[in-house]
Amino acid sequence: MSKQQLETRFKQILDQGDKLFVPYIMAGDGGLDVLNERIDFLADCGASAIELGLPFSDPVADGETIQQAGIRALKSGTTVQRVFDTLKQSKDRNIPIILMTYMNPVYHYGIDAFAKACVASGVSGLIVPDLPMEEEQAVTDVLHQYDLALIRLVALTSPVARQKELKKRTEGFLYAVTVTGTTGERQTFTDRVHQYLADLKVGATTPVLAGFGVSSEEQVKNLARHCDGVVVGSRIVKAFHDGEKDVIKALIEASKQ
Ligand SMILES: O=P(O)(O)OC[C@@H](O)[C@@H](O)c1c[nH]c2ccccc12
Repeated sequence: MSKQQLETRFKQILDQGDKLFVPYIMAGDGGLDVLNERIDFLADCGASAIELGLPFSDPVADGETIQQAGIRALKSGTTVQRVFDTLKQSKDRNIPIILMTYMNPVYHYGIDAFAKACVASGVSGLIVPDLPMEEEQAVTDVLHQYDLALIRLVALTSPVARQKELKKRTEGFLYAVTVTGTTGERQTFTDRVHQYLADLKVGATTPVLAGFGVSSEEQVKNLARHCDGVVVGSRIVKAFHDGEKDVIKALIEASKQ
Protein backbone atom coordinates (compact mmCIF):
# COMPACT_ATOMS: atom_id res chain seq x y z
CA MET A 1 0.00 0.00 0.00
CA SER A 2 1.37 3.43 -0.91
CA LYS A 3 1.77 6.36 1.48
CA GLN A 4 -1.33 7.97 -0.06
CA GLN A 5 -3.39 4.82 0.44
CA LEU A 6 -2.25 4.65 4.07
CA GLU A 7 -3.26 8.26 4.64
CA THR A 8 -6.61 7.76 2.86
CA ARG A 9 -7.38 4.72 4.99
CA PHE A 10 -6.63 6.65 8.18
CA LYS A 11 -8.85 9.49 7.05
CA GLN A 12 -11.74 7.12 6.32
CA ILE A 13 -11.51 5.58 9.79
CA LEU A 14 -11.42 8.99 11.47
CA ASP A 15 -14.29 10.27 9.32
CA GLN A 16 -16.41 7.37 10.64
CA GLY A 17 -15.82 8.70 14.13
CA ASP A 18 -13.48 5.90 15.25
CA LYS A 19 -9.96 6.45 16.54
CA LEU A 20 -6.90 4.88 14.97
CA PHE A 21 -5.38 1.83 16.60
CA VAL A 22 -1.94 0.64 15.52
CA PRO A 23 -0.74 -2.54 17.24
CA TYR A 24 2.98 -3.31 17.26
CA ILE A 25 4.22 -6.87 16.86
CA MET A 26 7.74 -8.28 16.60
CA ALA A 27 8.43 -10.14 13.36
CA GLY A 28 9.55 -13.70 14.09
CA ASP A 29 8.34 -13.83 17.69
CA GLY A 30 6.63 -17.22 17.84
CA GLY A 31 8.34 -18.09 14.53
CA LEU A 32 7.89 -16.48 11.13
CA ASP A 33 5.22 -19.01 10.17
CA VAL A 34 2.74 -17.24 12.47
CA LEU A 35 3.48 -13.75 11.14
CA ASN A 36 0.88 -13.51 8.37
CA GLU A 37 -1.71 -15.20 10.58
CA ARG A 38 -1.11 -12.63 13.33
CA ILE A 39 -1.38 -9.76 10.87
CA ASP A 40 -4.69 -11.17 9.57
CA PHE A 41 -5.98 -11.60 13.12
CA LEU A 42 -5.18 -7.96 13.96
CA ALA A 43 -6.80 -6.80 10.71
CA ASP A 44 -9.94 -8.81 11.53
CA CYS A 45 -10.05 -7.26 15.02
CA GLY A 46 -10.18 -3.82 13.38
CA ALA A 47 -6.60 -2.56 13.59
CA SER A 48 -5.97 0.52 11.40
CA ALA A 49 -2.42 -0.51 10.41
CA ILE A 50 0.27 -2.80 11.82
CA GLU A 51 3.62 -1.64 13.14
CA LEU A 52 5.94 -4.57 12.50
CA GLY A 53 9.25 -4.64 14.34
CA LEU A 54 12.37 -6.13 12.79
CA PRO A 55 14.38 -7.85 15.50
CA PHE A 56 17.74 -6.19 16.06
CA SER A 57 20.61 -6.87 18.45
CA ASP A 58 20.88 -3.31 19.84
CA PRO A 59 17.32 -2.03 20.21
CA VAL A 60 18.06 1.14 22.15
CA ALA A 61 14.46 2.38 22.41
CA ASP A 62 12.95 -0.98 23.39
CA GLY A 63 11.99 -1.91 26.94
CA GLU A 64 12.21 -5.38 28.47
CA THR A 65 9.12 -6.97 26.85
CA ILE A 66 10.05 -6.00 23.31
CA GLN A 67 13.74 -6.76 23.85
CA GLN A 68 12.80 -10.28 24.93
CA ALA A 69 10.52 -10.69 21.91
CA GLY A 70 13.42 -9.58 19.70
CA ILE A 71 15.76 -12.08 21.30
CA ARG A 72 13.20 -14.88 20.76
CA ALA A 73 12.79 -13.82 17.12
CA LEU A 74 16.54 -13.71 16.46
CA LYS A 75 17.00 -17.10 18.15
CA SER A 76 14.38 -18.63 15.88
CA GLY A 77 16.43 -17.52 12.86
CA THR A 78 14.58 -14.36 11.81
CA THR A 79 16.49 -12.16 9.36
CA VAL A 80 15.49 -9.04 7.44
CA GLN A 81 15.36 -11.07 4.23
CA ARG A 82 13.14 -13.74 5.75
CA VAL A 83 10.74 -11.11 7.04
CA PHE A 84 10.43 -9.62 3.54
CA ASP A 85 9.98 -13.09 2.03
CA THR A 86 7.25 -13.92 4.54
CA LEU A 87 5.42 -10.64 3.93
CA LYS A 88 5.53 -11.25 0.18
CA GLN A 89 3.58 -14.48 0.60
CA SER A 90 0.55 -12.45 1.59
CA LYS A 91 1.16 -9.22 -0.23
CA ASP A 92 -2.44 -8.36 -1.12
CA ARG A 93 -3.64 -7.94 2.43
CA ASN A 94 -5.78 -4.86 2.90
CA ILE A 95 -4.08 -3.47 5.98
CA PRO A 96 -1.08 -1.15 5.84
CA ILE A 97 2.19 -2.45 7.29
CA ILE A 98 4.69 -0.03 8.79
CA LEU A 99 8.13 -1.48 9.46
CA MET A 100 9.85 -0.40 12.65
CA THR A 101 13.58 -0.83 12.40
CA TYR A 102 16.76 0.80 13.56
CA MET A 103 19.01 2.44 10.98
CA ASN A 104 21.72 -0.21 11.04
CA PRO A 105 19.74 -3.00 9.30
CA VAL A 106 18.52 -0.54 6.63
CA TYR A 107 22.00 0.74 5.98
CA HIS A 108 23.43 -2.75 5.90
CA TYR A 109 20.76 -3.99 3.45
CA GLY A 110 21.26 -0.87 1.33
CA ILE A 111 18.76 1.99 1.51
CA ASP A 112 17.57 1.60 -2.07
CA ALA A 113 17.34 -2.20 -1.90
CA PHE A 114 15.48 -1.92 1.40
CA ALA A 115 12.94 0.48 -0.05
CA LYS A 116 12.44 -1.76 -3.08
CA ALA A 117 11.91 -4.78 -0.84
CA CYS A 118 9.36 -2.79 1.19
CA VAL A 119 7.32 -2.07 -1.93
CA ALA A 120 7.56 -5.70 -3.09
CA SER A 121 6.31 -6.85 0.34
CA GLY A 122 3.39 -4.45 0.56
CA VAL A 123 4.97 -2.20 3.23
CA SER A 124 3.65 1.39 3.38
CA GLY A 125 6.19 3.13 5.56
CA LEU A 126 9.01 3.02 8.06
CA ILE A 127 9.66 4.07 11.65
CA VAL A 128 13.38 4.50 12.34
CA PRO A 129 13.80 5.76 15.91
CA ASP A 130 17.55 6.33 15.73
CA LEU A 131 17.34 8.42 12.56
CA PRO A 132 17.26 12.05 13.72
CA MET A 133 15.52 14.67 11.60
CA GLU A 134 18.88 16.30 10.78
CA GLU A 135 20.15 13.11 9.16
CA GLU A 136 17.01 11.85 7.48
CA GLN A 137 17.43 13.19 3.96
CA ALA A 138 19.60 10.34 2.69
CA VAL A 139 16.70 8.05 3.60
CA THR A 140 13.72 10.21 2.70
CA ASP A 141 15.07 10.97 -0.79
CA VAL A 142 14.89 7.24 -1.47
CA LEU A 143 11.62 6.54 0.35
CA HIS A 144 9.86 9.29 -1.57
CA GLN A 145 10.91 7.78 -4.88
CA TYR A 146 9.10 4.62 -3.82
CA ASP A 147 6.08 6.35 -2.32
CA LEU A 148 6.90 5.13 1.19
CA ALA A 149 6.22 7.19 4.32
CA LEU A 150 8.76 8.02 7.01
CA ILE A 151 6.81 8.13 10.26
CA ARG A 152 8.50 10.53 12.63
CA LEU A 153 8.66 10.46 16.41
CA VAL A 154 8.20 13.50 18.56
CA ALA A 155 9.06 13.47 22.28
CA LEU A 156 7.74 15.21 25.39
CA THR A 157 11.18 16.77 25.58
CA SER A 158 11.25 18.06 21.98
CA PRO A 159 11.50 21.88 22.04
CA VAL A 160 8.61 23.77 20.43
CA ALA A 161 10.65 24.67 17.32
CA ARG A 162 11.48 21.03 16.75
CA GLN A 163 7.87 19.96 17.26
CA LYS A 164 6.86 22.53 14.66
CA GLU A 165 9.36 21.26 12.13
CA LEU A 166 8.27 17.65 12.73
CA LYS A 167 4.65 18.68 12.20
CA LYS A 168 5.63 20.28 8.93
CA ARG A 169 7.45 17.19 7.70
CA THR A 170 4.98 14.60 8.98
CA GLU A 171 3.94 11.72 6.70
CA GLY A 172 1.52 8.87 7.48
CA PHE A 173 1.10 9.87 11.09
CA LEU A 174 3.02 11.75 13.74
CA TYR A 175 4.11 9.39 16.51
CA ALA A 176 3.80 11.27 19.81
CA VAL A 177 5.89 9.45 22.40
CA THR A 178 4.05 9.79 25.71
CA VAL A 179 6.84 8.93 28.15
CA THR A 180 10.48 9.83 28.67
CA GLY A 181 12.11 6.43 28.43
CA THR A 182 11.88 3.16 26.54
CA THR A 183 8.82 1.17 25.43
CA GLY A 184 6.86 -0.78 28.03
CA GLU A 185 3.61 -0.73 30.00
CA ARG A 186 3.03 2.20 32.39
CA GLN A 187 0.38 2.73 35.07
CA THR A 188 0.28 6.52 34.71
CA PHE A 189 1.40 9.34 32.45
CA THR A 190 2.67 12.81 33.25
CA ASP A 191 -0.02 15.48 33.70
CA ARG A 192 1.47 17.27 30.73
CA VAL A 193 0.53 14.54 28.29
CA HIS A 194 -2.95 15.78 27.31
CA GLN A 195 -1.77 19.31 26.58
CA TYR A 196 1.23 17.94 24.69
CA LEU A 197 -1.06 15.89 22.42
CA ALA A 198 -3.47 18.77 21.94
CA ASP A 199 -0.57 21.07 20.96
CA LEU A 200 0.74 18.56 18.44
CA LYS A 201 -2.69 18.32 16.84
CA VAL A 202 -2.67 22.05 16.02
CA GLY A 203 -1.46 22.45 12.46
CA ALA A 204 -0.41 18.82 11.96
CA THR A 205 -1.30 17.66 8.45
CA THR A 206 -1.46 13.98 9.41
CA PRO A 207 -3.11 12.20 12.33
CA VAL A 208 -1.26 12.31 15.67
CA LEU A 209 -0.98 8.99 17.50
CA ALA A 210 0.07 8.51 21.12
CA GLY A 211 2.37 5.61 21.91
CA PHE A 212 4.65 4.17 24.63
CA GLY A 213 3.20 2.82 27.84
CA VAL A 214 -0.37 2.38 26.57
CA SER A 215 -1.61 -0.97 27.84
CA SER A 216 -5.19 -0.81 29.15
CA GLU A 217 -8.57 -0.13 27.53
CA GLU A 218 -8.98 2.88 29.78
CA GLN A 219 -5.62 4.34 28.68
CA VAL A 220 -6.56 3.77 25.02
CA LYS A 221 -9.78 5.74 25.43
CA ASN A 222 -8.29 8.41 27.62
CA LEU A 223 -5.29 9.22 25.38
CA ALA A 224 -7.22 8.87 22.12
CA ARG A 225 -9.62 11.54 23.33
CA HIS A 226 -6.79 14.09 23.01
CA CYS A 227 -5.40 12.97 19.64
CA ASP A 228 -6.27 10.66 16.72
CA GLY A 229 -5.47 7.29 18.24
CA VAL A 230 -2.85 5.10 19.84
CA VAL A 231 -0.02 2.66 19.22
CA VAL A 232 0.13 -0.31 21.58
CA GLY A 233 3.25 -2.49 21.60
CA SER A 234 4.36 -4.31 24.73
CA ARG A 235 0.85 -5.31 25.85
CA ILE A 236 0.08 -6.80 22.41
CA VAL A 237 3.45 -8.59 22.23
CA LYS A 238 2.83 -10.06 25.68
CA ALA A 239 -0.74 -11.07 24.78
CA PHE A 240 0.40 -12.96 21.67
CA HIS A 241 3.17 -14.62 23.65
CA ASP A 242 0.76 -15.68 26.40
CA GLY A 243 -2.05 -16.65 24.00
CA GLU A 244 -4.46 -13.94 25.28
CA LYS A 245 -6.25 -13.03 22.07
CA ASP A 246 -9.26 -11.62 23.97
CA VAL A 247 -7.03 -8.93 25.47
CA ILE A 248 -6.02 -7.83 21.97
CA LYS A 249 -9.62 -7.74 20.75
CA ALA A 250 -10.72 -5.68 23.74
CA LEU A 251 -7.89 -3.16 23.36
CA ILE A 252 -8.71 -2.57 19.69
CA GLU A 253 -12.42 -2.40 20.47
CA ALA A 254 -11.70 0.39 22.97
CA SER A 255 -10.61 2.64 20.09
CA LYS A 256 -13.99 2.34 18.35
CA GLN A 257 -16.89 4.69 18.87
O1 LIG B 1 5.50 -1.05 23.93
P1 LIG B 1 4.72 0.19 24.14
O2 LIG B 1 5.10 0.86 25.41
O3 LIG B 1 3.26 -0.04 23.96
O4 LIG B 1 5.18 1.25 23.01
C1 LIG B 1 4.93 1.04 21.59
C2 LIG B 1 6.09 0.48 20.95
O5 LIG B 1 6.35 -0.79 21.48
C3 LIG B 1 6.32 0.41 19.45
O6 LIG B 1 5.77 1.46 18.76
C4 LIG B 1 7.82 0.36 19.32
C5 LIG B 1 8.59 -0.72 19.55
N1 LIG B 1 9.89 -0.40 19.47
C6 LIG B 1 10.00 0.92 19.23
C7 LIG B 1 11.13 1.74 19.12
C8 LIG B 1 10.93 3.08 18.91
C9 LIG B 1 9.65 3.60 18.75
C10 LIG B 1 8.52 2.79 18.86
C11 LIG B 1 8.70 1.45 19.12
